[in-house]
Amino acid sequence: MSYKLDSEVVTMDEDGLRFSQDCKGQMPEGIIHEKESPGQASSTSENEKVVPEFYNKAQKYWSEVPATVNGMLGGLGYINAIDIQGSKIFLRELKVPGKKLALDCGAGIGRVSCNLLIPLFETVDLVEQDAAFAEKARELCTSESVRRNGLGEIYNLGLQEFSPTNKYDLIWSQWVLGHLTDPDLVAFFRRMRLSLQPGAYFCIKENVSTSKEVIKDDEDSSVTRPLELYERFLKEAGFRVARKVRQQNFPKGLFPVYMIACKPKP
Ligand SMILES: C[S@@+](CC[C@H](N)C(=O)[O-])C[C@H]1O[C@@H](n2cnc3c(N)ncnc32)[C@H](O)[C@@H]1O
Repeated sequence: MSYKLDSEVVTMDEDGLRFSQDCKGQMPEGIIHEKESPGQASSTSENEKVVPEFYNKAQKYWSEVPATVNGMLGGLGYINAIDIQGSKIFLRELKVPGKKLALDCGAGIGRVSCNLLIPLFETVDLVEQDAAFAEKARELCTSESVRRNGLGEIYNLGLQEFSPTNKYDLIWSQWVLGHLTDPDLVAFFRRMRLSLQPGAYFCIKENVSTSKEVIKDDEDSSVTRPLELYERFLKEAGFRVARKVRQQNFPKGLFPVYMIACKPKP
């Protein structure tokens, strides 16, 4: 997800080289409008087919991706340090009150847990739909280079099915929300709101589209939403946005990446 190019400004030539080009309007199949997002199809029977297919395709896509940092970052492993540094500064400025328990949503191989969350929280739980990634996360987050006993529970299931039993001091969700349908996303946000300790934050870090459109990617079965849509869904789920920062220093041509920290509305 991190590697995704903003197709409105950058595309690839046949040799896989990037070049700038405004190709807006040249990819009609790649752009879907909000009302056509999976999970919002007009009839129930249509929905019954479209929604499982959306999740199954993503599952298959990720099952073929290597369980490495490079795999998590679509071949742009070198942005790992810049990404983690940006998140560290964001959390530092947020001044999260509790330091006991955090949750990493769509954790992959635990890149964010190992590098960002375990150094800051006593215990970190993970949710990840791919069993091989979850196993790799267990291995990496308990390796010698990571603080002992920092890893808590690993939940091997999709966010659309996940209902936390713990209350968290921080919930972090990065480069995964494009894999949820709109209704599942709002329902997920609601469940996260109910799983926060008093004063705790729910943070998301996601690619956003530069147009007002939702951009569909059929290859990994995900969507890239505009920032405003994330904000609207967060509000709908009962959150208020406490802080919003754009990640700096990523390579040119990628979708903008935003970090948003929310608190339950009083
Ligand atoms: C781009 S990787 C990001 C991993 C991690 N958040 C990071 O930043 O390194 C996307 C991850 O989301 C997971 N994923 C995809 N759909 C999911 C879903 N419905 N629920 C939970 N995880 C999902 C994939 O298996 C993959 O591990």
